[in-house]
Amino acid sequence: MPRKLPNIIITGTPGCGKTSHAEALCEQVNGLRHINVSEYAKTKGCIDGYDKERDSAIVDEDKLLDLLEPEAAKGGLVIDWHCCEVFPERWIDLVVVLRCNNTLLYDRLAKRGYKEGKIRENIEVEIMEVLLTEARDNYDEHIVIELHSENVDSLDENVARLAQWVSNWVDDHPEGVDTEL
Ligand SMILES: Nc1ncnc2c1ncn2[C@@H]1O[C@H](COP(=O)(O)OP(=O)(O)OP(=O)(O)O)[C@@H](O)[C@H]1O
Repeated sequence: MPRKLPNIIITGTPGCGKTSHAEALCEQVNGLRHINVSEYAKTKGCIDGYDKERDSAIVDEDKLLDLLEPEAAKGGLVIDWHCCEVFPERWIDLVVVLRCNNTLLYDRLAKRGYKEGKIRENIEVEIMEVLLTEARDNYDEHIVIELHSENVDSLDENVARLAQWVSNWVDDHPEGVDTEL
């Protein structure tokens, strides 16, 4: 069955606003489903250990992809994760890379109680544009967009823009898209 809604990845350094954007977008557009991959992996038993150095859970990516495959085939996924390269290109219609300036990002991560080392590591990831490079290296450049997420106005503008993009995608694909192709 072709999917009648696009699949979107929202990626970016932790704290950039992926979950805030994904939740708001799914509220605005009927049929979109938010997959917060960190939480999904925990509830579906896809955790394969703990990385002490990074202070984060290790996700069993093969198991995660097996579980997500039928969901991706239905379409309408908004995949929220700080990593995008694992998702097959044929599943994905748009990759949104959220960006945030370092001072704001520092404050957001500090507010969460992250340790200084983990904050610094994430700020470096943002400065080095690691997630943007990962997205551009793994997906067609035409489907990768960079959006700034620094205040509530930019969040609202981004979500309105993404909702419009979904509406255009639906108009442009009246027969849907087959995920197998
Ligand atoms: N555009 C924005 N304007 C104001 N506050 C924002 C914006 N984006 C994110 N925030 C705030 O920053 C914090 C982190 O946001 P959020 O949880 O959405 O980020 P995330 O990228 O999903 O993080 P993680 O990868 O760790 O899950 C939250 O307190 C959120 O309210």
